[in-house]
Amino acid sequence: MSLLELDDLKVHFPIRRGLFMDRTVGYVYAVDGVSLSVERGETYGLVGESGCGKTTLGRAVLRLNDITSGEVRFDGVDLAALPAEQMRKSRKHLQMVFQDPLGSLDPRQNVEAILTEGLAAHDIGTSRADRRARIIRTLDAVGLPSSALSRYPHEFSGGQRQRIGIARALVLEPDLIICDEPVSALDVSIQAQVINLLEEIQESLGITYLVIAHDLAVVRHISDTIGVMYLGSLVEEAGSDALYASPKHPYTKALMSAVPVPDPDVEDARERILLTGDLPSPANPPTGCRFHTRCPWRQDELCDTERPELRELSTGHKVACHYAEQIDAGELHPTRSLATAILPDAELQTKVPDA
Ligand SMILES: Nc1ncnc2c1ncn2[C@@H]1O[C@H](COP(=O)(O)OP(=O)(O)OP(=O)(O)O)[C@@H](O)[C@H]1O
Repeated sequence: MSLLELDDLKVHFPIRRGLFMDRTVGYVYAVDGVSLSVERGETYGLVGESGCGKTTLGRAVLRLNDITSGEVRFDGVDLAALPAEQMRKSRKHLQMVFQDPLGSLDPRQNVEAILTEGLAAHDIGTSRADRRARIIRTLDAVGLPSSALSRYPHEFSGGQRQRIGIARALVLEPDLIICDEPVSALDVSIQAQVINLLEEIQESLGITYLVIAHDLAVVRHISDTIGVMYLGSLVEEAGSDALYASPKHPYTKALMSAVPVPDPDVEDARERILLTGDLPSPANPPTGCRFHTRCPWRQDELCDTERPELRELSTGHKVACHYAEQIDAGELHPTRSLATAILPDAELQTKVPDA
């Protein structure tokens, strides 16, 4: 049994209007039918442009967002159906590391107080000394000295603060840690250190990760499996190596073509896929294949009207595209040009239109 299984998970945020915000005029389809499994001791990397629903999915697993429908099975138990008190207890096993370590750590608490909070909430540790011993062991695991105990978040560098954020999750000895953009607020030189630390922790403690990032380079080395999200759904899922060696979905191909290659000859020669148009709003997603409005291989009515299923093309490699086989075999020619140009800003924000 997988540690975490999402089954047709949907999170739709109502768009409210009116004097008392009492009229629902539509929905933001932030997560719109995602099914995936995260295996014990492995890392699942979830990538996609900003606004595609990655954070909402991660928060829904922890029930920090209301779930509209679907199941979130953790160790076989459907968290979506748990009463609030049992869900609170379950959080000991599922922890989250946030993007902005400074914003997510209380500046008035020293490190010992920050790490004690979770232990106290879950009644872990027999005495203050026992809790302190656990905290010191955890700090050691993330590469911080015990002298950090009495210091405050602002006294640390960005990378060290993220280590504190990781320690805060780790001290509860969770089974799963959801890392939401764990390194995107850090200097590039520090990013690799934090990614390596996450890997070391996984090797020594067998923790399972769901790593959320907009940057393919971040998830590549750490992930066993990668899921690519576009407008609230998965468009492709494969083992990390298979996805990089042979992306099948036009959106994944475009994302990949925007990642720079270190070899200048290869970099100059390769084709970039320009996606025209902005990311559509998740409040008003396109009909049919959600990617058809930007897809260079869009064909006909089928793309415009029928939403493709995420289907297995080869073992473990799933794609949601009606024409994946033909595109892969080079039998279909792009209906829009594949320009030698970079993708539009990968940080594109989606805007909810005024209803
Ligand atoms: N509480 C909310 N109420 C209404 N809409 C929301 C809410 N939270 C998120 N959204 C919308 O849901 C969509 C998905 O947002 P989400 O933050 O999950 O995307 P993301 O891929 O994680 O992007 P980012 O990397 O910028 O966080 C966006 O259009 C966002 O505006």
